[in-house]
Amino acid sequence: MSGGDLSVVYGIGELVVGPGEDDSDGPLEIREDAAFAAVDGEVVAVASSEAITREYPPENAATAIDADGRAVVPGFVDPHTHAVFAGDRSDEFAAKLGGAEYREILAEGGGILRTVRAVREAGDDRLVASLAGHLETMLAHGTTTAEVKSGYGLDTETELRLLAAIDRADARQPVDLVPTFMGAHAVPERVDAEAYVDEVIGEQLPAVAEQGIAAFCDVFCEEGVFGVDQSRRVLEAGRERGLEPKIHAEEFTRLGGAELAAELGAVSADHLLCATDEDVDALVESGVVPVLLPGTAFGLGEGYADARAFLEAGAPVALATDFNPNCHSRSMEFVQTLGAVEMGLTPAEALLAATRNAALALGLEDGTGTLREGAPADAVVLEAPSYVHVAYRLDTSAVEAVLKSGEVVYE
Ligand SMILES: N=CN[C@@H](CCC(=O)O)C(=O)O
Ligand SMILES: [Zn+2]
Repeated sequence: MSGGDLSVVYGIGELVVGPGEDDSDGPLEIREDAAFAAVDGEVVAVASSEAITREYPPENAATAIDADGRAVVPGFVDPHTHAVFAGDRSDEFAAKLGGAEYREILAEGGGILRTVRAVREAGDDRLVASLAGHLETMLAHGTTTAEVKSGYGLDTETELRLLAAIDRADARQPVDLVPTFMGAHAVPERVDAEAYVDEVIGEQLPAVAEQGIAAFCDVFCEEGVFGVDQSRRVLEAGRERGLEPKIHAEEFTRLGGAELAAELGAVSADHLLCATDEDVDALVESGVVPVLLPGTAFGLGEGYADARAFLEAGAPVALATDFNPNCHSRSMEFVQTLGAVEMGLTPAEALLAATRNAALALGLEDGTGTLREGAPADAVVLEAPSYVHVAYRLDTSAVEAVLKSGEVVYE
């Protein structure tokens, strides 16, 4: 046994290790009567419970969990959230149920623009506390890594404040955060889209890049928001500054955002409700991860993205919550339920989409989203004998405990 802090989880009835390694596995590699050991937060061995407890005696471990036949899965990765915001838009939810349309609300100065006004009025500490509160709920549903976008600032100062709030929240709680700059989330009322794109490129991006507080650059490519050429300008400028591209594409209309993602080799293209077969092929050929957001479609009463078309074309389909004031879901469990019940994914495909494929949508190449040797020891112990309970449970959470880097951070 090597030195360092040892964690051992043993007596696992069903351990989801990661994606299936050959056709006979199916989407997931699953081991029964299994265990894993981690040293200093990294998985060092996965084997039978008997072999692991012999080599890594639980009594020597800083963290030892007897799963007693329960299932253990990799921690969930939520690759698309707008979790740092202020204010309340529950009245818009009610209005939408009564027939109001998302883009009409935005065009009238509501929606994203309303959240922008609330964020500008909120103090920094309140933004951090609000985000940390949401992360606590996400963790309780098994999320151990989450992307968080800025985009409710729409000016340099407020975009930087949002990214700083993400950074502070990252440091003070266990969920690992991946920050994305999304100055091009909406067009502020003071200026037109073209002039605002100039501002994003000329002022916001240089300031964000200088502070080194974002990994990705995202844009809302949508009719009435940013067109394809404007989106291309933003994403190319982001890349020049070291921020890899992501894109909100084909959500309400098929505008060409998916083709743009393929052209640029974006890390992911997200939403994709209106993507065509040609879009699916283009994304697969260029290795862009499709991130599907069933909570948004569910909340808006829209049709879902065609997950099966992506899977049949060989895409590593990822799922995310899209948590934001328009889609108040922080639960990657709920997203997997929707993926299975509404989008036709098997529970195994949904779990893969919420773990390894979601990590790919964030460019995480360190094994995050698996429990293979060398991966971060981020794991969810379920209060159930099978991973299927994640998608199967329609009422309460199936999460019993969560480990982050080998430590119990929720139970
Ligand atoms: N569609 C654009 N952005 C968010 C919604 C943000 C909001 O309405 O506050 C999304 O991905 O769903
Ligand atoms: Zn979004």
